[in-house]
Amino acid sequence: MTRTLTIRRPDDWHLHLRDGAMMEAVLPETARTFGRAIVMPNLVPPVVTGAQAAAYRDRILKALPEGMSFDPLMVLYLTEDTDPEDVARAHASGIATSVKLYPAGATTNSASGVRDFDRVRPVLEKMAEIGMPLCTHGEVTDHDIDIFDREAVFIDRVLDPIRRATPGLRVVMEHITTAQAADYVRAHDSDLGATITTHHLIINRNHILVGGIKPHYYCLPVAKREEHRQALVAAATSGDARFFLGTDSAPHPDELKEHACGCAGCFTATNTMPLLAHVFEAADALDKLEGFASLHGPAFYGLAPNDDTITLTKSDQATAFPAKIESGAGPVTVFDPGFPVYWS
Ligand SMILES: NC(=O)N[C@@H](CC(=O)O)C(=O)O
Ligand SMILES: [Zn+2]
Ligand SMILES: [Zn+2]
Repeated sequence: MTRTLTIRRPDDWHLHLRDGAMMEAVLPETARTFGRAIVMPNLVPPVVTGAQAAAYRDRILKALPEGMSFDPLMVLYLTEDTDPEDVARAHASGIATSVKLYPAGATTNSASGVRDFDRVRPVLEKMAEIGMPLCTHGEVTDHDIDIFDREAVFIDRVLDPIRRATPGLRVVMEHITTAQAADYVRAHDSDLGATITTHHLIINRNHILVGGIKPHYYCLPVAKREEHRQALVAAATSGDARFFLGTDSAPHPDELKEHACGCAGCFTATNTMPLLAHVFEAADALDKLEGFASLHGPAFYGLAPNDDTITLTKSDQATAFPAKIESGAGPVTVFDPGFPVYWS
């Protein structure tokens, strides 16, 4: 028996498109399904200024295959030298939707990120004034903090003080992985939102470590205990508009994932919506999928939902997703949930 679910076309509020040959390979995987995406700026060198964001946006649109519609929403990478006036101009002209805070050293290509949070205070104040959201990679980088605690400690030591010191600053806690993060969002007002990835709704830390190390399940923030995965599923399927989809689809060539010092990132652009349909159905919450994937994100960013729709279909046959996609930079493994999925 087939069943179908038609929803507004979704958007991806946290995506890595990279650049050059890799971008050409992964862009269609997203644009096929998603109307818009918040495009993360952690290129080498990073996308810091409004002019760099405009140039990157042009490269994305040039790489978009004929006949596909997709609107990349650009993000500026916050450095200690970022000029508040450049940020304000890029926002006013529509070229930049948000600013991204990476604590220096927290994740892939974050070396130019922030060490001394006082130095970015003028930028944050300007953003609060103009209503421009701050997207955060919420992990501290202190060597003495256990990697599984880095998100919770970031909330206490960095995020909460920043929010208290900057009234009106709108913040998206990106790719949350803990019950503490979901609780922090719930305890505050609509100035705070959070993205949740597809893979963090599916894997816990056992998937990475039991029965041999699985590099394609390694991402940052690293997946936590099962109780945290369950807290994320509860948040995503709750209908609470402060939680929305950001896949954090983060392609790396297999050669650099299957490596003595493997890169962090799961590539989920290809199969995200079928996997989410599976997760939401298992939680008896298919009726909440449209809100999570297509409505809550635009509402947070003050945009209208997409006009068009997508239709998900469930059949009796497990869907055969490609194991890898080819890129000019080498093959990239598509996230494997580890169970059969009947949605496509
Ligand atoms: N999530 C990841 O594990 N990796 C991302 C960076 C990020 O979002 O932290 C990447 O750019 O590869
Ligand atoms: Zn991140
Ligand atoms: Zn990311």
